[in-house]
Amino acid sequence: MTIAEAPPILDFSPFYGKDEEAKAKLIAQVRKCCLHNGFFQIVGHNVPTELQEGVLKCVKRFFSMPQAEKELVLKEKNTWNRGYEKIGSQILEAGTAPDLKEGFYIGEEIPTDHPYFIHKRLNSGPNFWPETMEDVDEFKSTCMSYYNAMHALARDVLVVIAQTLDLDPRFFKDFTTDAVATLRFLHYPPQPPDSDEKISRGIGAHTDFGSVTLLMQDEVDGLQVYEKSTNEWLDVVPVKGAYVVNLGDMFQRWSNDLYVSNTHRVINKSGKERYSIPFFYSGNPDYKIECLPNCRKEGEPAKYPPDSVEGIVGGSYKKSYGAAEAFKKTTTPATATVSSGPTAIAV
Ligand SMILES: O=C(O)CCC(=O)C(=O)O
Ligand SMILES: [Fe+2]
Repeated sequence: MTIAEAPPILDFSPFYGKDEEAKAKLIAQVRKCCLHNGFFQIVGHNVPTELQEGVLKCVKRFFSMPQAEKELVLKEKNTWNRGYEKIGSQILEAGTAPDLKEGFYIGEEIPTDHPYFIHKRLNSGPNFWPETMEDVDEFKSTCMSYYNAMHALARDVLVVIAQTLDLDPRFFKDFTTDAVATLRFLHYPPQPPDSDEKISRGIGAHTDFGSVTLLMQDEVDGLQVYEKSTNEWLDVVPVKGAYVVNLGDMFQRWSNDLYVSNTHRVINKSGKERYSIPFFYSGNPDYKIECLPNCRKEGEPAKYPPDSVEGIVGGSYKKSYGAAEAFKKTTTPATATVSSGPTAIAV
């Protein structure tokens, strides 16, 4: 019988050290998680605590701005996934009420004369900064330092993941060069105590689109991972300073479904405000995703045709927008859960 366990908390520090036995143990632990549900937490990474605390302050400062000021940088005003998303803008789980969360999206600072912007490449353009905020320059620089630290951590995590598949530690180097990624600030107000448990969600059940997601939670719980062997929702207990790591749909496809992109959701029943900061790592938009080595048994075919990161992640966005359009046209919600990335279904 399978015993359902919440994602384990792994010590990542051997990655930075010389103890080969400890490294091998970390790689084995990560492989086990990737095969099971693609979720684990890491401590012992090298993101400075001051930077984590600094960015959490930025998150709280942003969301405490007057609503009208937040709406000056509304995400609907651009097509490259930057800016503010109002409460109730998404429905990620069909049949539930609009998600009880507001968001703020940040990406690489790509000027309007950059070829990526001109050619409308995946999520590429300038950030939408809340210019009316006090000390906005400090806000921008903390956000971007944190964004860059997340890129570095994603590269380190991928070095470990490469080794879980017996690949060269540098296997993902081209994939991580000039990679596109999105940092999302999230605020979940407490759910009203009388809200209907069946339909009220902070974020409805979904999977992420990209390769890996690195999530920092504050101390308020609410994130849950679905355990299919027991049909249960397992709590991902907040651990101060830790990152929740999970694989996205593109990684599952890349591994021929050997590794898992798992369904998760947030319900904030804590009675407190909840803040979290996911970082969605897509990768180099031109990189070709084709079945990774060591993911298939002899003679087993590749399940998916090769496609670029941009084709796969961009395609997921398009599909979710299509679903949002369909939802708007119907009064009877469908029953399937959908897959989400940073933008998912904008209703
Ligand atoms: O806020 C969280 O803990 C999870 C957020 C999440 O799953 C997402 O943004 O895709
Ligand atoms: Fe997610």
